[in-house]
Amino acid sequence: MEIFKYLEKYDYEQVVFCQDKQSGLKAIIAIHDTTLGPALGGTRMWTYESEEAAIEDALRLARGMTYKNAAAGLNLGGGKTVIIGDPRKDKNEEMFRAFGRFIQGLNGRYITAEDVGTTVADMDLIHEETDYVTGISPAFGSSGNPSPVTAYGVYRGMKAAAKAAFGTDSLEGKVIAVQGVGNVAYNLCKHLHEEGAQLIVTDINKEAVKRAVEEFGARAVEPDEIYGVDCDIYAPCALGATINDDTIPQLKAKVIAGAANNQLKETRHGDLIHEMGIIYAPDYVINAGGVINVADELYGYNRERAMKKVETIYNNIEKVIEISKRDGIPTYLAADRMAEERIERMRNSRSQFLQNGHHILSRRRTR
Ligand SMILES: NC(=O)c1ccc[n+]([C@@H]2O[C@H](COP(=O)([O-])OP(=O)(O)OC[C@H]3O[C@@H](n4cnc5c(N)ncnc54)[C@H](O)[C@@H]3O)[C@@H](O)[C@H]2O)c1
Ligand SMILES: CC(C)C[C@H](N)C(=O)O
Repeated sequence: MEIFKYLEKYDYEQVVFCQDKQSGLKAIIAIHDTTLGPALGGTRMWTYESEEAAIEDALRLARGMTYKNAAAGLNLGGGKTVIIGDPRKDKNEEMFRAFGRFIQGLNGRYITAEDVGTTVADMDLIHEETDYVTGISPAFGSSGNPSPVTAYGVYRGMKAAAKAAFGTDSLEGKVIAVQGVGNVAYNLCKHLHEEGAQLIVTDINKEAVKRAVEEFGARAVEPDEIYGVDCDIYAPCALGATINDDTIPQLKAKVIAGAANNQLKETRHGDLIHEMGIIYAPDYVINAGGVINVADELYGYNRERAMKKVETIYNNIEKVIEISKRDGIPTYLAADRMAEERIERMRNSRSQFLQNGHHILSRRRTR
């Protein structure tokens, strides 16, 4: 991998490799863009096929956070961490504390939170070493696990997308295929079940499937069958890149709306589903509930204020679909433009020189 070529292509600011032999920590912190503010993005722990795959994931996810935070109207830039390892076997206290010290070393340029494979308990350990962590226990006056709030945002965004596709935002009687029933999707299924949707679910974790079948009367299918099932809405809620050359020809859904990050394998897949008339709710717009919620901690957490902001996801999805229709462009592109325009507006409005206490001029001696 030609790392600097990649960094230049999407204009990344910084990549930090963190290694701690004693605890086994191998982490990559990617900071994409801090124009809007410090980079906030979660920490993913996953067993990657190679170090290159881990770096690529960190970079793609960090860039996604820049767009997510910008589109959500947050004054935050984008970053993300991946820790290489199996979250079921390789975690230990020293690992997260060592990681916390690496974050502290960045002096606020990067703030972390949960992602796939990490929990509130892990964030609490990080918090032993640094303040630059969110999603810690409510006992600290914090917002706790972001997943239920992410799920609520996805539910609201899905309703907005359904309105554009079916003329009503009611999900009663709609058949919804949910891929992955982990932290976010379990809570999403709860909302959908309560509204009277019919659920088809899959997961590589059989226990997670069993819970959804028992609690929500969902029909279970094998992981590779989910794309082709007869349904109104496909909700990708596992890992990324599931909208690709193999899966698109199988899709019967009229709407794609789910929690997973980086759902499109390549942008051309966004063009393809647009041409097929599928309404795609861009991933980073619909799944911003969690980051909106944890970001509120930076002001002193207030759940009511956070949830009010999460409600804007419905309007943001409507806005993206409107721009897509008006300009005849795919929704992913409409969302990218919305996010990029905000970053550019802020970049321009902050272009004046502001001296800080450590500027070189402040060290000059006057005679
Ligand atoms: N947790 C949040 O608040 C949040 C916020 C925004 C985005 N996301 C994104 O949403 C997605 C889900 O996050 P989560 O926190 O629920 O993670 P999770 O690990 O709790 O759930 C993911 C589930 O997907 C399953 N899975 C993995 N590969 C699969 C496959 N090939 N087929 C079927 N199932 C598979 C896993 O077994 C797991 O149950 C991730 O892409 C994450 O980055 C999460
Ligand atoms: C900050 C976190 C809540 C990040 C979350 N995992 C996301 O992808 O948005």
